[in-house]
Amino acid sequence: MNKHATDLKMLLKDPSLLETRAYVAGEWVEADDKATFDVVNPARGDVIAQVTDLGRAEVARAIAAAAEAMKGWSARTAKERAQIMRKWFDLMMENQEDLAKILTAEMGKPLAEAKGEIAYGASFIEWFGEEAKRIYGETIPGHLPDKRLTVIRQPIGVVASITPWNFPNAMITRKCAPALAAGCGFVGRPASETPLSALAMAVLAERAGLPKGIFSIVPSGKASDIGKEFCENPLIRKLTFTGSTQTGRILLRQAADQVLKCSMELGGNAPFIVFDDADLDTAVEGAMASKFRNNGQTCVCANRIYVQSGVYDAFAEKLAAAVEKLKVGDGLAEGVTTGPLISEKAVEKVQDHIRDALDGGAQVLTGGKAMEGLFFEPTVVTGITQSMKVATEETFGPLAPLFRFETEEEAVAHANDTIFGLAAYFYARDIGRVTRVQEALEYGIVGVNTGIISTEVAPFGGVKQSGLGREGSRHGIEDYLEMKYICLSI
Ligand SMILES: NC(=O)C1=CN([C@@H]2O[C@H](COP(=O)(O)OP(=O)(O)OC[C@H]3O[C@@H](n4cnc5c(N)ncnc54)[C@H](OP(=O)(O)O)[C@@H]3O)[C@@H](O)[C@H]2O)C=CC1
Ligand SMILES: O=C(O)[C@H](O)CS(=O)(=O)O
Repeated sequence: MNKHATDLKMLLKDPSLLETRAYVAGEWVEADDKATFDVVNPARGDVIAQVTDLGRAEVARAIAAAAEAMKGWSARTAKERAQIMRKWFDLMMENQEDLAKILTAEMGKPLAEAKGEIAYGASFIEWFGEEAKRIYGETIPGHLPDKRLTVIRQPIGVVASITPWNFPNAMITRKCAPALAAGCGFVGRPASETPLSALAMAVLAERAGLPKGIFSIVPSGKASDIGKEFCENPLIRKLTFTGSTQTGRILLRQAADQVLKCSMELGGNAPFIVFDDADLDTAVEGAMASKFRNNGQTCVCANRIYVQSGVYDAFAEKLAAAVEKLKVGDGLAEGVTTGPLISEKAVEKVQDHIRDALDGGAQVLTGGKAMEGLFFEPTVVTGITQSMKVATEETFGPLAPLFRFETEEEAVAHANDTIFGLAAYFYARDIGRVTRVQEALEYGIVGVNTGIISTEVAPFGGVKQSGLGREGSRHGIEDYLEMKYICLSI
């Protein structure tokens, strides 16, 4: 592991993107009590920045400023909002390399993946800037001769956002872009592990011309305090959260007191099914993409890999060979495909799932061990059964557990046997089977013969306990609008 300190400013073309203060009401500020918290590079273990640690009072000021700024922002034409968002998109892409280095330094994903995330994150700003101009209303034939009925859609109000560490750029833009396009104010609280990407985004938002106060980033180590401020402050009209189902439940309970509108992008437990009529090389390619993207730390990663018995051995052998080509290391280094996990707790969870499987008679085909620091060998384990932890818990790490199955009905039943319902994948070529299975899977997203499904143009979200609502696509702006029915008597 590279023991050298991460001198991030030296790596950047524009060091001013490395901001450590909070962005509140259009100003760069410290905490009232000057508190800060450390941001650590998970690949090297060194502190790369000390970031402003806000409390509820400062966050309340950001919320009040957003409510005030909304008056002017929502009164602008959609085109004016779209032009500023387009400028912001352009700045994100012009600074893609620097933003990616900041992201890799605080989160660990390899630079190539970080660059991909910046482009993915920026695509939501581009997409919803365009959607701003398509917030249509409707007229309805009157129910009485003297009645003229219309429906208009208006910005819901100030939006509070809480996001996780695994996509420190895209999870914020997937929320702030539709909010700002709709004319809302936005106050974002990034994960304490990864605030720098959010602050760099705010530097560019200011340069793009977003009006003071409409967009604030409020880093804090006090997650539950800020969550309570968001749920209790009467100026907040919408809470949008991405993270674990466990935390989602806490926030939903807190939001109930004000009947606060919530959207929730929560945990997953994605099945990845390989039928005996699949193209095995394509299936292996899809499994690698779905399972090992972000070192297995995404909510849509394949968490359970079901392989029909006729192709089980051949698939297992091909997958292990592909896994052994992965290069584990510091994401800032050339050629690295797999970075560290985010924390010691994450390493322990992967170890626990492997240990539990081996205790139940499973076998390691490749990998299986923790490495130095937060690095872990990409792993394939065979002989997995539905009774093992990995069948019901999200691993959130580089473990590919292979389950054997005999029939289509058995595969679908096992795939659906979970409280989650975010993403599912399957590989088959028989058109009847493809049609039956894609309709039978109880998930918000289904990848058929592909392991990568994420794009700004399609609705992203889950069913069951994987969440509420959809992000991205033409649907993604609905959650940031209120519908008003007007009955005019003439
Ligand atoms: N559906 C989706 O699109 C996604 C789902 N996820 C899911 O999230 C999990 C991994 O992310 P992880 O960060 O561990 O999830 P957590 O739920 O622990 O954290 C997510 C965010 O919530 C904050 N938070 C934690 N507790 C509270 C609280 N009581 N009140 C307010 N905020 C709180 C965290 O702050 P802090 O960082 O300070 O702890 C972080 O910013 C996995 O289950 C994954 O499946 C992740 C990404 C996308
Ligand atoms: O945080 C996540 O896991 C993302 O939602 C996954 S994706 O949108 O990048 O696929």
